Amino acid sequence: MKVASSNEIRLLDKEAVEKYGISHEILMENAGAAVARLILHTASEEDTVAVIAGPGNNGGDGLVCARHLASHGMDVHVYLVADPERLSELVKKNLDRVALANIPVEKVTEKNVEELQDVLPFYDVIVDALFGTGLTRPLEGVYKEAVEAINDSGSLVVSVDIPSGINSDTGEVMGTAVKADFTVTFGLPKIGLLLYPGAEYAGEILVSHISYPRSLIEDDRIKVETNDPLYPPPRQPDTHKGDYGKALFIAGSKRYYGAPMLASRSFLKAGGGYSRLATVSSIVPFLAIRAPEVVYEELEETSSGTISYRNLEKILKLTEASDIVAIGPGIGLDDETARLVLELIPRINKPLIIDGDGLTILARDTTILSTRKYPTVITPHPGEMSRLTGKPIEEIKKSRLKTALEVAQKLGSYVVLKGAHTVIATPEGKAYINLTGNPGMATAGSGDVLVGAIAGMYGIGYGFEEAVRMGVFVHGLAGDLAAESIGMDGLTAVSIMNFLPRAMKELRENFERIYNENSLPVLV
Ligand SMILES: NC(=O)C1=CN([C@@H]2O[C@H](COP(=O)(O)OP(=O)(O)OC[C@H]3O[C@@H](n4cnc5c(N)ncnc54)[C@H](O)[C@@H]3O)[C@@H](O)[C@H]2O)[C@@H](O)CC1
Ligand SMILES: [K+]
Repeated sequence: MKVASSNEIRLLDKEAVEKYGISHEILMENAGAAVARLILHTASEEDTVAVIAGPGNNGGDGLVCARHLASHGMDVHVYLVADPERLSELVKKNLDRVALANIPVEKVTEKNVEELQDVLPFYDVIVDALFGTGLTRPLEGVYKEAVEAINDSGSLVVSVDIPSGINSDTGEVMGTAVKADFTVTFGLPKIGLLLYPGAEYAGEILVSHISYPRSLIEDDRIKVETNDPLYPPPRQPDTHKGDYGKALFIAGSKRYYGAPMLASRSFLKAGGGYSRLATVSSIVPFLAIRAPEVVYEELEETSSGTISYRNLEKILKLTEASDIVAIGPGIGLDDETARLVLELIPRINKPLIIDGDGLTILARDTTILSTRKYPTVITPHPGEMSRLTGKPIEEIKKSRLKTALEVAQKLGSYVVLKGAHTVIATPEGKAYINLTGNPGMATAGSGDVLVGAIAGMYGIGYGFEEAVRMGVFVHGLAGDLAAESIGMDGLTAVSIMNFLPRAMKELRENFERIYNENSLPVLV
């Protein structure tokens, strides 16, 4: 599903009105009715409801919701945190309708806002209609106190469009924000609902299309989507290992032999055919016991036990006989090895995944990517992204989507910016927000499994972009299945890897269920 920024949703809104004759009044009516529908499905008709309405159209949606709930016989009160004299005509019209329906309206100001702390706990349900996509600055004063009263109430909280206080484009908390149990979002989901911390504040997200024409919902101008799964290419009965990809992993050093093992083995666990690992000779005997299915190419070592520059031609030769190459996991940061990596990257004429230490080395000179003739994907976590861009980690965390898109365009590479709800950006300016995965996966080696999973998806026959997307999806799904089976606390990279076959089986056999469980539900 497409995911919109606040500007894009304004544009769609404008087109719905101007091009399709769907007035703003209709959209607001549909929006408020959708929230009411969710409450009627979720709560009982005897429940009491408080609608906290702000100064803009978000508040207007809340007023419509109040009227629909009252018409179902629910006991509804409106708390208007706005000056009734300064409302737009449409919101004013809906406030009048609320009054005509005999729904009590209380005006909340700096003077009486404290009372919300006392009254809100008595309501079963609170509708948060303070601010939506029109939020422009941090919440202060009466608004801040209203949000705190909502959060302290202990009631079921339903946010209208987006939790008030969340920035709809970045997911940032603007001063303070409502912690919702449910969010009903209109037209399309907003970026800030899917990026953290917004995603955590939103609770369960439901999308209501509020009668937008389909052409707007699927508008090509919107470049961000949720990373919905794509059905896997079939495995034919009459096939051999070469049909599922030949991957080469250039990885490992004397100090790090978990990373190369996890990457090269995860490729096979995800369905890839033939896995070769080019690594320093001294660790091969240990690895061969842990990963006997992998074919080892022994390399000469530097004095610090990393891959020596002397292997340059040998490695290039190995890449020629491969379909996809991954470089970097556990390779270390020795200067000689760095020189090798920087020379290899532009000369590997195969699709390439760069991860881990490979990224730290790449950060010395990212221009080497510009001459590559085959697609490249880099898979940084925010720390590695900070090295690649020179931006502080905190800034990257606040602008994950924007940063991933900028870097993808600048480097002409695919970018997988890892973290909760990993962001995938393409060199053409598209982006996908991934919804699989869980906090248990923040564990050492998880990224190495991801490298293998992406290579594996390419091996089984997805195109490069699809393989990047599906590698991220399946890695998260494997982590979710592992967490379901053994819990999040003891989740290690090996357990994520070991659940890759199950993830693929689920994807093949229960595609629809997996799709539905890992995409945003539409409220009908
Ligand atoms: N665009 C659409 O497609 C639709 C939008 N609708 C609703 O309209 C909302 C957007 O409406 P608006 O653009 O009126 O925006 P909001 O309702 O989010 O609020 C905007 C108002 O709040 C003020 N404001 C912003 N930040 C503030 C702050 N920190 N403290 C105090 N005041 C602040 C602004 O000056 C403006 O007056 C959406 O979130 C949605 O709920 C729906 O009515 C249906 C259709
Ligand atoms: K809201």
